Amino acid sequence: MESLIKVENVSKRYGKRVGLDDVSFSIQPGEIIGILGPNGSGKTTLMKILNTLIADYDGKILVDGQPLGVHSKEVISFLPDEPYFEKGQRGIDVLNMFVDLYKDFDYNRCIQLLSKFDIDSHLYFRQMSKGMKEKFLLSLVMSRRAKIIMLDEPIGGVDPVARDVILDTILENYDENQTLIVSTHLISDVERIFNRVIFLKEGAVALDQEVDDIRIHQRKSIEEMFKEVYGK
Ligand SMILES: Nc1ncnc2c1ncn2[C@@H]1O[C@H](COP(=O)(O)OP(=O)(O)OP(=O)(O)O)[C@@H](O)[C@H]1O
Repeated sequence: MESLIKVENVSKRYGKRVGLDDVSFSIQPGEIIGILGPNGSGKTTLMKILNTLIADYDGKILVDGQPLGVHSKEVISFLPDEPYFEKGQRGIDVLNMFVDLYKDFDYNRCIQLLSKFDIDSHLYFRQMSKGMKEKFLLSLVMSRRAKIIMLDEPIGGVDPVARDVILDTILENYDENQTLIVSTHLISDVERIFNRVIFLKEGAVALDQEVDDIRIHQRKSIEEMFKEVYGK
């Protein structure tokens, strides 16, 4: 089967600092993948490159058989690390933008998610807390029926109870024909959701393994594996 995402020998430097170091992997349709690693390991750099927010990198990337560009933006619904809202905008303004921009946007699903998170889309972003803004944007991103859903730290800014609600919402609202890629450093909260994990360490792939393989054959939890790889 042709890979949905193919990343080949991708490196990115920020001056002397290493963002990514010769990263290669392929993702097949329908996988649920965790991109895991501690702060500064390269998760956001990878997500930004895949979503054309960083253009100067080395290596080759194909998404759905095509180089990054108009098509990859069409097939990837992306939740960035930090919401990009203007304080003077209301939720409903951005919701309407999504309706106009994305043919695959499911308005009814979005309204349901906002109501589940108890978010009033008529509020201005300056009236929303960080967690509310994250939930608002997550509702928009999860409402696109895109081939690929890519979430950069979706639970980073919310309290532990809200984390579980968000993870359940992600799992309940992704379609089986979608591919889900989630980056996080909060391993213990997310380990139940993935089929496969890719660990990044100092910008390089330190482990790329099926979760069943880790659990059944190596008899370890992802958290134990994480501690082993990162020596924590
Ligand atoms: N704009 C930048 N300028 C210089 N260095 C950067 C820049 N962005 C990232 N880096 C460096 O690249 C490396 C990877 O950072 P990145 O943000 O991709 O990590 P991360 O795994 O997403 O971290 P976190 O979990 O803290 O979000 C770090 O060493 C970081 O200091």
